[in-house]
Amino acid sequence: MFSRAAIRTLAAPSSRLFSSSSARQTKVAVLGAGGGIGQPLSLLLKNDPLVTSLSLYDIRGAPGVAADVGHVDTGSEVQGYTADQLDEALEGAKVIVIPAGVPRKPGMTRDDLFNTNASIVRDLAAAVARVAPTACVLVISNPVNSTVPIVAATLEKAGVFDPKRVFGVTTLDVVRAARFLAGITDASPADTRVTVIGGHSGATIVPLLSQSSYGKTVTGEAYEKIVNRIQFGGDEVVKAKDGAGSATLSMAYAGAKFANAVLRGLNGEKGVITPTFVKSPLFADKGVDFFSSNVELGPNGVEKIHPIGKLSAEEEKLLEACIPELKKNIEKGKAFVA
Ligand SMILES: NC(=O)C1=CN([C@@H]2O[C@H](COP(=O)(O)OP(=O)(O)OC[C@H]3O[C@@H](n4cnc5c(N)ncnc54)[C@H](O)[C@@H]3O)[C@@H](O)[C@H]2O)C=CC1
Ligand SMILES: O=C([O-])CC(=O)C(=O)O
Repeated sequence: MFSRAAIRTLAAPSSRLFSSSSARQTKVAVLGAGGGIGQPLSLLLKNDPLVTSLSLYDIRGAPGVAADVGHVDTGSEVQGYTADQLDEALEGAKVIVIPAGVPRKPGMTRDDLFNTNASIVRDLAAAVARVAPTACVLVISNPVNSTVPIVAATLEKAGVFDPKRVFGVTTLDVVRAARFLAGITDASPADTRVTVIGGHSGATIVPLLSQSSYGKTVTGEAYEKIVNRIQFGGDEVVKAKDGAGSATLSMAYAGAKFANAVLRGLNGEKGVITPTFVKSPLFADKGVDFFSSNVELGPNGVEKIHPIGKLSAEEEKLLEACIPELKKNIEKGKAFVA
């Protein structure tokens, strides 16, 4: 009675959801889909027109999340997978987002999560190497400064590491910086975008406020305060949640935003540029071979790593403090796999 196209239109009234780029077969897998980040992230990805198929995996709860999210009237298909179905979940995935692992409690650093999360991420990466070796891997699990080198080293060990396709998701730092700067300048967050470089924990987070027209107007005590807030925004949420975990909703938003940027790049869109933590030559001479900076995304993942540009004297100091800590975190990750 109805053509397939007509039924799809009835099911999802917004024509934007069926733009030509959404016709590309893009399967996205979420590993850790049952968690605090995984659930809202899956919902947001269900709303992304560039996702045609959503594969939700967790050691517990993913089929329930999939059944729930799967009723949302957008075009993508959703499938949930149980603990013993990791390979099926990864089959054919072009983008794999990993929020699997434990979150912080008050008093903990991200590095305190290493002992639990390192092996979770390593084992998931080994499965990626086996089943979806050419997928883009987006690592959310903390400590990102170490889990990204763990994923890279695991893929390398399996002979399938492509530095263009492994990303640490540092988007939440960028989202926070824009929001906090908007808060103190009365500008719209759309106008207060700040490039954040380095890594994703405390002193390794280096916001380049001097490169933003609003950011460079912030000086003195207000500058010290906003830098501290961007570097320790995660602690603010951990403290407020009082033992119930860390940022989940803002992280899901940031994760979906970054996944969309990767998908737009894969689809051939030009000029998709955002900070992300990748294998990088920028500070390799200082023993830091993973670094977050503005990266142009393209059909193969990382298209171009942009230089960090001109820094203020304060930012030079922040970078100086970042490098040795980041080096330690990266080496810890590599040593775990070696
Ligand atoms: N990159 C970033 O900016 C941010 C990173 N995070 C990190 O994200 C991670 C997840 O945080 P939440 O979702 O709040 O934690 P959560 O505990 O609510 O969820 C984690 C999920 O991972 C699952 N899981 C554990 N082992 C697994 C495995 N081997 N395979 C598949 N799934 C597995 C758990 O069953 C659980 O559903 C934490 O490490 C947290 O520190 C959190 C916020 C921001
Ligand atoms: O603070 C945490 O543990 C979670 C996180 O990475 C963030 O919110 O930036």
